[in-house]
Formats: sequence, structure tokens, C-alpha cells
Amino acid sequence: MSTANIKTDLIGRKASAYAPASTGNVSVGFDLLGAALIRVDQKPLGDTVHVEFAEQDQLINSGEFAHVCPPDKNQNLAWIAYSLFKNKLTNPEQFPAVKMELVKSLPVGSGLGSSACSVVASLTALNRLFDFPYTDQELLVLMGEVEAGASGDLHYDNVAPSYFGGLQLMSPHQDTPVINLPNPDSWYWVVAFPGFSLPTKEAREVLPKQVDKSVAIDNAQYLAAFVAYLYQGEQTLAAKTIKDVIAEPYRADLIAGFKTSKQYLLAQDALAVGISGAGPTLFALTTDLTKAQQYKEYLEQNYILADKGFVHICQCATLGAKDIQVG
Ligand SMILES: Nc1ncnc2c1ncn2[C@@H]1O[C@H](COP(=O)(O)OP(=O)(O)O)[C@@H](O)[C@H]1O
Ligand SMILES: N[C@@H](CCOP(=O)(O)O)C(=O)O
Repeated sequence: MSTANIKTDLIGRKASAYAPASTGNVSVGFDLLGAALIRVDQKPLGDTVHVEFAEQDQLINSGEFAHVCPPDKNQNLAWIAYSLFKNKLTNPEQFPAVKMELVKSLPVGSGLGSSACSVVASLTALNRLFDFPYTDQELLVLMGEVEAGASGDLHYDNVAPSYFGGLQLMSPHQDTPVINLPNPDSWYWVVAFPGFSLPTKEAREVLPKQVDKSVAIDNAQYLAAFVAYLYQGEQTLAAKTIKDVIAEPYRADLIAGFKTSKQYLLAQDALAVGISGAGPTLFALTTDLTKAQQYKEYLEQNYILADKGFVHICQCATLGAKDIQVG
């Protein structure tokens, strides 16, 4: 069959993917640790992408946060991901154009891995549409590349959990790039987005280029102890070991109300309170659902500064985009 006929036959084929929000760093593993999130009320917290082979390329933005997406499709990370995906194929000429719909449900610059959500959902949907030309590992590398374009640096702590689900630690070995840590399933993550944006790029620029030896030692100790406690099944101790010595000292002042809320929540027995990703979302951990609801009410009244702000009670999602089927 000719290439033209193959292309015509493909028109109308569809695929979709949903990528969950994620919290990067989890305070204790700057750029190395991230968790996929699922709301306890089971409502979506992430982006969905629908793709279809079509006569002409097209990107449609829909959803609650469509208005914050760049109007030019070539500036939209979902479309940038598609361009990279197609350019790296060995046989791009054999495929028709693509119509893509991005259902943008996460605010941009939120600290909930919004850019990663769009990238992961689009690349996962495209891999399904094109019949899996890329392995998980190749896809992860593409995701990292697009995410780095948005944030200024290569970091996998949002794309990896959003794609694989769970609590993912980045491995130094390229052939096994992620380690799926035991899911701290007793934890409730209360995540509060105040309604204003803090671009990741900006929040990275305030960080020092180098750290003192004592900071490097503290960071290694907290992260190593955290991981060890998780493997020992000591989830409460692991949560109490969460401390950010790398980014929070420099970012806390960029986020109105963060320090006051953190102090209050710790006094109310939160196991840990930190900045989700680069902020401004705050997360608080507890194993007690009643307390999680109390923290939610407090944050709704004291941390939310704008209309589009929200507070959700979440858990670490077992599944990521790779295994979540849409529709
Ligand atoms: N589909 C998209 N989703 C999120 N951000 C996007 C998208 N397309 C382009 N962008 C741009 O990428 C940047 C992402 O900002 P960033 O602070 O990294 O977001 P987040 O922390 O929420 O992931 C913003 O400048 C935003 O305008
Ligand atoms: N490790 C990154 C995480 C950024 O997460 P985001 O959700 O704010 O994009 C960092 O801390 O810069």
C-alpha cells in the first residue's frame, strides 16, 4: 500500500491520556523525588489530552485553565511535545496530521507539576495513537526534554511520577532511571494552591548555585533516612523526616503566608509541611483524615488569596498516565 493510502486509512484513529498532578521534591529530595497525586474524593486533578489523526494539524485548549495556555500552539508545551515526538520518529512521513485537544485542568506555575501534566498527557496519548513507537524510557527522556524547556533545567521529579504513578526517586543509572518507592498510603496530602502563579524558572533563579558542606551532609542524611524509613514500613517516621534544606530557605519568602501557615499546621500536629514543587502550593501531611479536613478549612480561610485558589485532600496515586485508561 502506498504511503498516501496508509495515511488516509489512519485518519480518524483516536487516543487519549490523563496525567495526574504531582508534587516535586517532596521537600526532602530536591529535583530527585516526586509523588503523583489523587484526590480522596476521586475527582480529577490533572490534564487530559485527546489526539486524533486528521487532515490538518490543530490544537484546541479547553478546560478550566484553558485561558492560561499560550494562544500560539507552538508555545504550548503539549504541542511542543508533539513536535519533538514526531521529529524523532524514524518514519514521520508515514503519518497524517494530528488534531489535539488539551483539557487544561491545572493552573500554570502552581507547584503541582502543571507543565509536566500537559507534557505527560500529550506524549502518552501520542504514543498510544502512533502504536507505541517509544519505550517508557525513551518517552521519559522526551518528557524531561520538554519540561526542561519550560523550567530552565532538566528535572524528572514531576514527569516521572505523573507518568508512572507512585512516589518516584530518580536513579543515577540511565538504564533504570526511576525507583518506585513504597507508596506511603497512610498519608493524606493537603495541597493548597493560593491562586497566584510562581513560575518554576523564577523560583529556581533564587537558589544558590552552590551549597555548604554542612547543607550537603544534612540533605543526604534526611533523604537517606526518609527512604530507609519507607522501606522499613515506618511511614510516620518517614513523614517526620521530611525537611528541605536546599530550596525552602530561599523560596519561602516568595510565597505570601507560607511561613505563618506552616507554623500553624505544625503546631496542629501536621507530620510535615512544605512547598509543593517550586510553589506556591503548600502541602501538609497527616495520617488522620479528620485533621486533614481541619487543615483544609484553615488553609481555605488563611492561605487562599485569589478566586482560582483551591485546597484538596489527596493521597499518593498508585497509577500514572501510563496505566490510566481514559473513557
Ligand atoms: N500546556 C501548558 N501547561 C503549562 N504550562 C505551559 C503550557 N504550555 C506552555 N506553558 C508555559 O510553560 C511555563 C510553565 O511554567 P511552570 O512554572 O514550569 O509551571 P508549573 O510549575 O505549573 O509546571 C509557563 O510559562 C507557561 O505559560
Ligand atoms: N524540582 C523542581 C520542581 C518544580 O515543580 P513545579 O510543579 O513547580 O513545576 C523545582 O523545585 O524547581
